[in-house]
Amino acid sequence: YKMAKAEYNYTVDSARASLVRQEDTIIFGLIERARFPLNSPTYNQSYTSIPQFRGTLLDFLVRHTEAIQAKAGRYINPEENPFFPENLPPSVVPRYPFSQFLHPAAAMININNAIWKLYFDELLPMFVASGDDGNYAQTAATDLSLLQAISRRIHYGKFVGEAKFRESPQGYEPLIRAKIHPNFLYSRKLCTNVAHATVIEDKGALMKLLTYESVEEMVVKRVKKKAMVFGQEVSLDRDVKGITYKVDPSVVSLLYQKWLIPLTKNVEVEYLLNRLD
Ligand SMILES: C=C(O[C@@H]1C=C(C(=O)O)C=C[C@H]1O)C(=O)O
Repeated sequence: YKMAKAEYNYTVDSARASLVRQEDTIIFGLIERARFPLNSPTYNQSYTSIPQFRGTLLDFLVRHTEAIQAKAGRYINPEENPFFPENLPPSVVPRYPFSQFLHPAAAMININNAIWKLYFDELLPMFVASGDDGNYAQTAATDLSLLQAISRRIHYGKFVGEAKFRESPQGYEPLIRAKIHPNFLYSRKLCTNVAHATVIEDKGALMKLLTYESVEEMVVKRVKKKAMVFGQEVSLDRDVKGITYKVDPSVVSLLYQKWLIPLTKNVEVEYLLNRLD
């Protein structure tokens, strides 16, 4: 059967609305992972001795899950980026014609290696308790869905970058051109004058142009509030003694401020630098 061509186009507003909705997924993902303690055997290769597999239990679960999800068509959607793109099987389902909103160079941008490392080195220790309760498979499953939610959010920077470019090409084009053409950069580098300084500043200028500090402040405040609302104990009793949250709301805002927002912006810059190729 024939599928209609998807005409959906993103705007800065619609992209922002999606990021707001994705906050819910990320915060519930944090709450779900925080149900379990660290459960370090999940990440320790010497714990598993799976026949014909080298790696941790988490690696095992992620590689096999991504393979089955790839077959089911998950990565046809340009909003999705696999953690292990090498050797993924092709989709076996009809190809939905997602709108070709992004520049083709977008497909080359996948920073999941960095996100993976960040998750284990920085993020997990911020919001899980130490300890071991044996639920390694469940732990790995919650890690994967949280990692996917975080990855989708950060790579959404491609859509935000494209929407911003389309709303103001005359603002972005000169900054992109200044940076991406090595010859141009090289010839400017030979001059020790103000023009040189301008070129060096161009990645910064691009970053500046796409940054909206007031929006970032709202994001950071809102995720803290959502963590309070989503993570509170709901009781039918009148007086609940002492409010405890399932995941620390200030950790959620810190996580956004320190990692998710900066990485989203890096993806925006990276995408825009390739936008005119
Ligand atoms: C995503 C955007 O770009 C930047 C990144 C933001 C974020 O990651 O939440 C928020 C504002 C901008 O500084 C946006 O403008 O909405």
